[in-house]
Amino acid sequence: MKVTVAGTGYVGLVTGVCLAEVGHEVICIDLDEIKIRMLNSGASPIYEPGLEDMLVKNLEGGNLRFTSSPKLAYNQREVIIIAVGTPENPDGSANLSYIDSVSQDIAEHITEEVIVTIKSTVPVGTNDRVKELINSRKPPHLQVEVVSNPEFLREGSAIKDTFEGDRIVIGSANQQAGDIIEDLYSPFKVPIVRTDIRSSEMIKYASNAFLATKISFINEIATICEKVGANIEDVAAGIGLDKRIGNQFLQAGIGYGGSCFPKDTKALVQLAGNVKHKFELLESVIKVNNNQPRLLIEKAKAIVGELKGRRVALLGLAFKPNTDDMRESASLVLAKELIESGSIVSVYDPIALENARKVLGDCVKYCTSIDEAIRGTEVTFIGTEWKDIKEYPINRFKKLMDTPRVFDGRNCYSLEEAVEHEINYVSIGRESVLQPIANQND
Ligand SMILES: NC(=O)C1=CN([C@@H]2O[C@H](COP(=O)(O)OP(=O)(O)OC[C@H]3O[C@@H](n4cnc5c(N)ncnc54)[C@H](O)[C@@H]3O)[C@@H](O)[C@H]2O)C=CC1
Ligand SMILES: O=C(O)[C@H]1O[C@H](OP(=O)(O)OP(=O)(O)OC[C@H]2O[C@@H](n3ccc(=O)[nH]c3=O)[C@H](O)[C@@H]2O)[C@H](O)[C@@H](O)[C@@H]1O
Repeated sequence: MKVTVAGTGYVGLVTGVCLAEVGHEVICIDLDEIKIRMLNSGASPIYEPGLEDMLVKNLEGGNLRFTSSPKLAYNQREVIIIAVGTPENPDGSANLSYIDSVSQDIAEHITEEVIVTIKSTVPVGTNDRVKELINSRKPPHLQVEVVSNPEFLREGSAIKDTFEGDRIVIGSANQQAGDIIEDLYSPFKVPIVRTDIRSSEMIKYASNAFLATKISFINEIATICEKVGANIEDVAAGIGLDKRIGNQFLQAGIGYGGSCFPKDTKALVQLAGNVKHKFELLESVIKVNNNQPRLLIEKAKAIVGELKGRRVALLGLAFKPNTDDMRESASLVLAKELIESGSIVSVYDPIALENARKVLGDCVKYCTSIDEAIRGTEVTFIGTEWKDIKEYPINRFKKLMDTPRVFDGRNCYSLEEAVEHEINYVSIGRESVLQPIANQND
């Protein structure tokens, strides 16, 4: 099929490349010309395992093109997929200005009957609004159908999620338009859920809100575990074996971040508010999450005292492993709190240092190894459970830090290891290992 994908962020780029991979003729459009130049040269602007190889292969194969010209992108297309951003407004609602402007571009430049499908996460009612907007501006003789098709991929495993996802949701008012979108995805061999447009839009928000709820729930249980002497890892494993609960998204830590959970939970609270429903459960989920990184800092202060003037290392900055995305990262909250408290902060991340620099500027020292980050420090915080951080030999904290005190926001080590290697180790939802530690300078 002749497909155009509008927006080359995570979702647009991965979708475009994967559709090209299965044989569709894909054009991706973005207004950002620097991104387009980069993509046309075969370089991916985002870090996503496996993406760049597939991008180069399909560019060379000729079924994938990138452009910043709406005239070229929307000419003679069968399907146009909207994947532009829907960031947060100051009041928490979804900002639909990119959706509106891309809809206008589409209406002004289409030359054929076309199906427009919205993959961006949008509040219920947006697909209907986009249809009206396009209809009011398109050439009158062309028929345009709008189909809702939310995206469920995760950063870091986006390609696998696209080819082997749990479901593809298609919400349509017109059966035939929905069938065409079903055909588009048929090479992916992923179960298809067909529904109406508004239910489809709601499935996306409800999915993210439920996953966020699971995380805040387990984080609350973790806090209670610490107080009653239980171990969250065992508790999560024990409850996760119940198939009705499931074992995923029960990893306690300093909370969820990223470009979607924080904004989508707030947008759903707003959406509920618009129909006069106070979504108290989700409001609490957000509140618990906002507090989660601060709880770790408080634990550190209770043990170490004030952090002002202390040499502190922070390991892991991305909002989760396998991405360089720093958007709403819980680690960033830790970094900012540490800077504000007057600590001398050195940071390490295997991939996200460049992005971190844009946010943290000159306020911290950027280190290219864990050794460099922790050497001579008095406190180490762990913010992201990167593989190299989890596999870092625990004995090196004792060897390289002035005082080996580790506050682990992602439970990277076992308590037994911490005891054996004589470090002070405080994690989430588990007993603190506080043993006498000698200052290495003594
Ligand atoms: N990032 C993720 O992992 C996921 C994101 N989503 C949703 O997908 C949507 C897109 O998210 P991201 O890919 O992260 O977005 P992003 O914000 O990283 O990228 C959006 C891109 O759209 C471009 N753009 C804006 N207006 C345009 C226009 N008129 N024509 C062409 N391009 C235009 C921007 O220049 C930008 O490159 C959002 O609604 C998000 O909530 C859904 C599932 C996963
Ligand atoms: O709408 C979106 O953008 C996407 O949001 C999430 O994907 P993503 O943000 O890439 O990352 P996740 O793997 O879901 O992790 C989100 C955050 O939750 C945290 N998390 C996750 C799982 C867990 O058990 N505990 C936990 O704290 C992670 O550290 C991370 O900060 C969803 O998982 C995707 O299905 C969805 O498409």
